[in-house]
Amino acid sequence: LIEVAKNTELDSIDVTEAEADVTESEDDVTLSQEDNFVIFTVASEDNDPFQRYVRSLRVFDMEKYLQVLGMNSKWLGGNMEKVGGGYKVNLLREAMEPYKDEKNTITMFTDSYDVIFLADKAEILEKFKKTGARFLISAEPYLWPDMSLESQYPEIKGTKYLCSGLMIGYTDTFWNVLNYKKIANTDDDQLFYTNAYLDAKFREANKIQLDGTSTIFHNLHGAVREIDFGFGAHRITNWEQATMPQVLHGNGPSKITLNMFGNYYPRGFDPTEGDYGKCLACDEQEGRVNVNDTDSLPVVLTTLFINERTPFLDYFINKTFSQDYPPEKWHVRIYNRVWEHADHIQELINYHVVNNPDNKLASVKIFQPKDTAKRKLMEIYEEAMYTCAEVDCGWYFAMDSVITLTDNNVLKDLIYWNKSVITTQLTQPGQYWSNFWGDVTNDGFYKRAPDYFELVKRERLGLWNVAFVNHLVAIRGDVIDSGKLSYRHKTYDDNNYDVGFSYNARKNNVFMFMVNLKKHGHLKKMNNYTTEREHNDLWQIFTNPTDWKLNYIHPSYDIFLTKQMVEFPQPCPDVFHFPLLSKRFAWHIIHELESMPGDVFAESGNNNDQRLAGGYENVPTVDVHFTQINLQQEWLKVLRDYVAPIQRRVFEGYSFNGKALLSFVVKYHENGQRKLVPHHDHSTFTTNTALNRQGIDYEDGGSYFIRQNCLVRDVDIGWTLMHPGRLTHYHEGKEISRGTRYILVSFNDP
Ligand SMILES: O=C(O)CCC(=O)C(=O)O
Ligand SMILES: [Fe+2]
Repeated sequence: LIEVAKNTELDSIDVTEAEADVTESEDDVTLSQEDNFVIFTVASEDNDPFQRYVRSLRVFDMEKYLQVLGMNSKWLGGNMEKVGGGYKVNLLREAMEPYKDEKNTITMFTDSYDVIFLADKAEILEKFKKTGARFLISAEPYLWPDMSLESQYPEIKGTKYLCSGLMIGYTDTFWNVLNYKKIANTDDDQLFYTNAYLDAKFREANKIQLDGTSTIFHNLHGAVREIDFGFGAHRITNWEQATMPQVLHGNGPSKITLNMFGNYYPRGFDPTEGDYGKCLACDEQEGRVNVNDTDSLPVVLTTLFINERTPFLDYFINKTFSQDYPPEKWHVRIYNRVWEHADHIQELINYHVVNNPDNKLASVKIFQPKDTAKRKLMEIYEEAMYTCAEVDCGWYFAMDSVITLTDNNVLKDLIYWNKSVITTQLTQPGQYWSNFWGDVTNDGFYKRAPDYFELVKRERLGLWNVAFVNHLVAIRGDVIDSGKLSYRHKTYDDNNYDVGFSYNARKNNVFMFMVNLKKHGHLKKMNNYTTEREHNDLWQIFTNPTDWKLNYIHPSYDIFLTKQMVEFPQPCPDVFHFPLLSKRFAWHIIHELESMPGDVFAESGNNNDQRLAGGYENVPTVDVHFTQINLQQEWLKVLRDYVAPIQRRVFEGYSFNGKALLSFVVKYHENGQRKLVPHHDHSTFTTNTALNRQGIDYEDGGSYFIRQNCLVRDVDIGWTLMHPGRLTHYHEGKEISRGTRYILVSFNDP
């Protein structure tokens, strides 16, 4: 399809011709509308694909012509994956009996679950009349079910084998065809119509034709290549035949392709409008949930799964609890399978729930590794999903710890669409790895859909029927109750519980949607995450830079950098002041160092320092160097990514080379080192970040710049002083009178 779409030459020629046809038909609209029109379909169940079919008729104001046969009754047509379907013929004959003599009535028959309409009555009837046939059946490139009939098929223009999913005819002729022979419910309907068609006398007498050129009908199985999105012409085009089919059938294994086309047509998505296309289907109000009416909001169950070691786990859990949803209608379950995370998770739950006097959640339960570690994932996911029924939930949300949500309206935003299964697009930042697949291979694994890149890069924003979803899956309670969904599957191993889930959904006609209108978050990289340290996330800046920034860069940093400030704050001449690191960073780095075995600060503070290349420190502080805890490379990245841009703003014309040999955390303590004598730093410029609070954690202290006769204290946590190091800013660390003062100092460009 991609290749086809790129071939603009072919495209434009065919589209124009086909368009010309369409325009022509408009003259005859009145004539066509005089005809009576009936559309029959057979559907035993009102499900997602059936609703799509009906919607496609509604778009063209044709729902009024529809008669549904066999709804809510037992399917008697045998197994449709083999031969069968005679039941459809018999139902149709019964339903048509009252019309059988109506020469002016045109009757169409289509399958429903795998069919969409692409044009209106006037166009369909016009095209039909032009064929000269009294009965027209769709064509496909595969011969089925009786291969021995091969030689009897007449040669026609285009595709030559018969497909019984789509047909149209004058009612009296249609009636003749239905009575060609008797057919048992479990006989094959396609063979029935084939026999009628191959009977040359019967065929000619009744003017039966096959629609080999997709004048009206197009069957996708084995005939996807010649179909083009037709975006310029706003209609799917068969570029090989220069036609614009009006009814599209995703027969056999082409259902996923039909789902994809169904995202665009009819009136689904127009990629030619605006920068991100226009989601026309998104504007439809019918069936949506009013999520602004708090009283009518459904009960939800959100289940968090921690299946593997997870960076930024607390962000994941905190962000879940900060979702905007009435707590009385909200149940939470947590399934943790990772021993190393057990205590941490319990602490977080204590904070949000157990020890939280304001907690009003309907219920919260945690399952820790002692209960979960040995269980199969598919069983855990299955149990969690069916808990929805136990708590009478209207919506269920399965959320894996690999996700980072940056928005608090995820629950309501997804419920709003009222789909059976839906997710919001989550992608690894800067990658094409995401939580949905547009297509799958025959065995259910990833296959790139023709529009996958456009969706994953968020170049098309809308609502998408996709072949696979995972990591954040929202499911409507009644769909769970229907028993059509399951994580259990014989073919896939336990790690592929999600592949099994999507397989079952597809097989049972449950549509899975991905919406990417709004960015709710992203996916983390989980590989190689270790848990040997106290705050392992500090080391994640290379693997998960987006999460590192969310957690550890000061929330005002971006605003501060982008703000068109005439002058940067300067508490002292050429000492600049800006927010760099978050409170969380400050707390984590202090706690990391203080919880290391022994006293890491104790080894420092004298002139002879084995940690330095020269072994000698001019003005020694009681400190820990980042090289000692293997954080040096990570810190250099902070300097490059976050400090350098500020430096370029304040010291114009000089560009920091990203080098720093000494970056360290200083600890002043009332019973230890209380101050630092006047000195110059071994740097071109120095950054000095406050890690705790003057006046609360310690008294007095501060940085004093001697030539400028200027003292800076009371620097907020994470805020940073940036000053020239080795020439103009002779300075000292003022004595503290109480408590402990921590600062993070970096000698940049030594
Ligand atoms: O205590 C202060 O703020 C100054 C620290 C300092 O100058 C240094 O560590 O080199
Ligand atoms: Fe200094």
